Amino acid sequence: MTIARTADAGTPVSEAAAPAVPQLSRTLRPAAKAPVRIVHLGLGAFHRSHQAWYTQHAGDAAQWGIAAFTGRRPDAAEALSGQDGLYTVVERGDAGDTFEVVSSIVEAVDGADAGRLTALIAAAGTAVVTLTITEAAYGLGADGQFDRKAQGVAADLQELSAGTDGRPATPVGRLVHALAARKAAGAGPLAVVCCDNLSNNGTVASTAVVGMAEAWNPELAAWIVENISFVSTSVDRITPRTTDADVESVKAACGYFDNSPVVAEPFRNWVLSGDFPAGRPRWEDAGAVFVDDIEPYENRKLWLLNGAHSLLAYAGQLRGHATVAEALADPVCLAAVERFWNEAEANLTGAAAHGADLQVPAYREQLLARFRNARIAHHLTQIALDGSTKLRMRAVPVLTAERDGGRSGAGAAAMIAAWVAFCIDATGRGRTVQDPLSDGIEAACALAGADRVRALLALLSVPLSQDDAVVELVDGLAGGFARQGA
Ligand SMILES: NC(=O)c1ccc[n+]([C@@H]2O[C@H](COP(=O)([O-])OP(=O)(O)OC[C@H]3O[C@@H](n4cnc5c(N)ncnc54)[C@H](O)[C@@H]3O)[C@@H](O)[C@H]2O)c1
Ligand SMILES: O=P(O)(O)OC[C@@H](O)[C@@H](O)[C@H](O)[C@H](O)CO
Repeated sequence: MTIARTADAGTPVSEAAAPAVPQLSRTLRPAAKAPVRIVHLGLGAFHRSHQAWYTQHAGDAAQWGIAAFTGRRPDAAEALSGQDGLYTVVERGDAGDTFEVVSSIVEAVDGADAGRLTALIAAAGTAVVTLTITEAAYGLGADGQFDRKAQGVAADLQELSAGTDGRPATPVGRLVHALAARKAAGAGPLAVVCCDNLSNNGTVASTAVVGMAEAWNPELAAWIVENISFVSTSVDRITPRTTDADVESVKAACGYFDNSPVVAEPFRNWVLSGDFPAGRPRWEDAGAVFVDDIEPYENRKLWLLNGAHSLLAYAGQLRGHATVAEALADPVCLAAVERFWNEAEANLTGAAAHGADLQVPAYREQLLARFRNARIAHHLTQIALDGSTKLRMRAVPVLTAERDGGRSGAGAAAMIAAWVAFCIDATGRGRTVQDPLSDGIEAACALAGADRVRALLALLSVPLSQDDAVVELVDGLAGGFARQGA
C-alpha cells in the first residue's frame, strides 16, 4: 500500500486517510505520458498547483512531460509514483471546490537520485529546468553574492570534486553536478526557470549556480554562462500545505483516494522574462505572460502580496491569530498592511514609468479579497519560516527606498518590528525559529534593547542597521507588537 504523505517538506497525511476506495492512477484515470522535456527540482505543493498545472494546460502539453525531483526527503516522490504521477488540484473558491486531475508529472523522483537527475539533464530532449526549492536554498549572502560559507556548500564542493561519483546534497550542487554531465554529453543549451519568490530570481539562480560551478570548475562555469539561460519569473497562486481534511474532501467528492492532492485558490498568475534556447511549452495558452522587463511585476507581487503575508505572519501570530484570513480580520493588522501598502505603492510608481501598467489600486483590492478567502486556511506559521531571507525582499527594498526619499518608512519598519518581536519569547529571550540565519538571530536576541534590534537588522541589511533613526523606529514599533492572546 502506498504510504500517504504530502510534499516532502509538509505535514504527513496520516495513515488514517488511507484508501477505502480505488487509488488514483493512470489505470483509474487513463492519461498518456508525455516525454520528459522538463526537469523540476523541489516537488512541493506549489509546483503541483502552478507550473505543472500550466504545463497541463499548454496547447502542446502532449509533448512536454515533467520529471519532478524532491528536495530533502523521498516521501513526496514515493507517494506520487504510487499514482503514476497523477494528483488532484482542488481549486478552492469562496463558492466551493472544483477538482481536476493533473497528469503532466510523468516521473516523480527522490532528489538524492543523482543518477536519474544526471541522465535527464544530460539528455538532448530536456529543454527546461524549473525550480521551487524555497528562497533559502539559494544560499546567497546579504550582499547577493555566492557564499562559500552557506549551509551545505563546503560539503557539496567536496562531493563535486569527486566528479561523476560525487553526490551533492543541496539542489544547487545537484544541478551543477548534472549540468557538468550535459556539457560532457554535448547536449547543448537549456533554460533554468526559477519559480521561487525572490526578486530577480533568474539572476539569483544564475549567481548561485555559476558561483558553485566557479568554485569547483571554472571551465564548467564558463560553459554555463555561455549555454544556460536563466529565466526570471513572477509566480503567484496561494497554495497552503495539504492536510488530512483535504485528502478526505477529494475522496468524498471524487470517489478515489489521492495521497497527494493540492489545494489552491482560483487565482493564478505567471509572468516570465528570458530565453528558452531549446524550446518551451506554450504556457501562454494557459494564461502565462512573457515580458521584456519583469522587475515591476516582481516588485508588485513580492512587496504587496508577499510583504503583506510576512507582516500578517508575525503581527498576526503575536496577536493570537492562526491564518491569513483571521489576521486580516483584525483591524490592527489590516491597518498595518494598508500603511505598508501605501509606502510600497508609492515606490512602485517608478516602475510604472518603465511602461508597465501595474494597476496597483485594483491589485490591492483583489489581494484583500484573496486574503479573505477563509476557505483557504493559509497558516501563518508556514509563511513565517525563513524570515530573514524573505524580509530582505519584502521589507528591506521599501524601507530603503523610503529612507532614500527622506521619509521614515514606518510602514515597512513595522514588518521588521513584528519579526523582531516574533523572534523573542514571552520571557524576553530569543526563541527557536526556522531560518538559515538562526545562529545569528539567537546571538542577536542575547543582546538587549537597541543593540538587539541593530544586530537583528544587520542580518537583513547592514546599511539599515547603521541608520540610527531606523533602529530607534523599529525598536519603538516592536513594543507595539507585544504578544497578546493565545
Ligand atoms: N506555496 C505557495 O503559495 C507559493 C506561491 C508562490 C511561490 N512559491 C514558491 O515556491 C516555494 C516552495 O513552496 P511550496 O509550497 O511548494 O513548499 P513545499 O514545502 O511544499 O515544497 C518545497 C520543496 O523544496 C524543497 N526544499 C525546501 N527547502 C530546501 C532546501 N533548503 N534545500 C533543498 N530543498 C529544499 C522541499 O524538500 C520541497 O521539495 C516557496 O518557497 C516559494 O518560493 C510558493
Ligand atoms: O512560499 P513562501 O514561503 O515564499 O511565502 C509564503 C507566502 O507568502 C507565499 O507562498 C504566497 O502565498 C505566494 O507567493 C502566493 O503566490
